[in-house]
Amino acid sequence: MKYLNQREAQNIDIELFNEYKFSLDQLMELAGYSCAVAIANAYPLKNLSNSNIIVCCGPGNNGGDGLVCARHLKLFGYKPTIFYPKRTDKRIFTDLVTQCEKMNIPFLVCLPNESRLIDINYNIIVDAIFGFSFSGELRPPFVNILDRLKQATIPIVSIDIPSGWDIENGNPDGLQPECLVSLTAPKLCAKHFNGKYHYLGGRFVPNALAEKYELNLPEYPGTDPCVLLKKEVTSTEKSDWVF
Ligand SMILES: NC(=O)C1=CN([C@@H]2O[C@H](COP(=O)(O)OP(=O)(O)OC[C@H]3O[C@@H](n4cnc5c(N)ncnc54)[C@H](O)[C@@H]3O)[C@@H](O)[C@H]2O)[C@H](O)CC1
Ligand SMILES: [K+]
Repeated sequence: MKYLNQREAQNIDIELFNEYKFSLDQLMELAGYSCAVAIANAYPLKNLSNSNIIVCCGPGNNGGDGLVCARHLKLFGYKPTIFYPKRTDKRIFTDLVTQCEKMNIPFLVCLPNESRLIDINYNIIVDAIFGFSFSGELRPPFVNILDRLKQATIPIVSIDIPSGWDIENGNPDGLQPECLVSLTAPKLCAKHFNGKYHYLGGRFVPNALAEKYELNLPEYPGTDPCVLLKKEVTSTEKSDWVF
């Protein structure tokens, strides 16, 4: 499977819109839905003592994926809460916010000011802050936000890119998600991902485009919108193995 550099990820995105005539809300819906399915797969409701999930959304399309993901998590029976500090007036995004509000998904005005409170109130963090267009030094208010998420101890699920990571080189001092859901194809930074679960979602790439970029995508099982690329085997699971 190919790991994309930043330019390839952006070019594929542009080609999906300009040549293949997909609309942003179509792809965002499929991307966010696949993330919700991956989360439900890695963290089944039955295994959680409470299903409160904080979904942190950034200013771009990665944040839009987060809004869609929150809506589907709610439909799956989880209790998402959204933190969306830097919003845009673009219609797609204001509509996504309205959909979530009308589904009684609460929006936080600010993130709990201590990471301990995030740990107490939620079971999972969804990181939908930055995706493949992140670059340069982290700017406020996200410096503090990412710091607080980094200090929390509950599992983080990152959508497409662990926020704050260089798309190609990662960031050893940044967030260390337990689960990564790559979209379309993994980016180069995913080679530095050390968490438990790595999924591929965003099952919308036409064959011709996959061939042009030599993506060598894995087979998705049946009709699933995501595929598990890696699951860390725990020592207890290993001790169950029969040789
Ligand atoms: N083809 C696909 O796979 C699709 C993927 N989708 C998702 O879209 C994101 C990429 O979205 P984009 O809007 O291009 O960018 P981001 O969300 O990564 O962020 C842009 C946003 O962030 C600000 N920013 C950039 N760098 C910094 C910084 N150093 N400090 C602070 N702020 C920064 C920038 O100004 C913008 O406001 C992709 O990863 C997928 O998740 C689509 O949903 C569907 C198609
Ligand atoms: K992210």
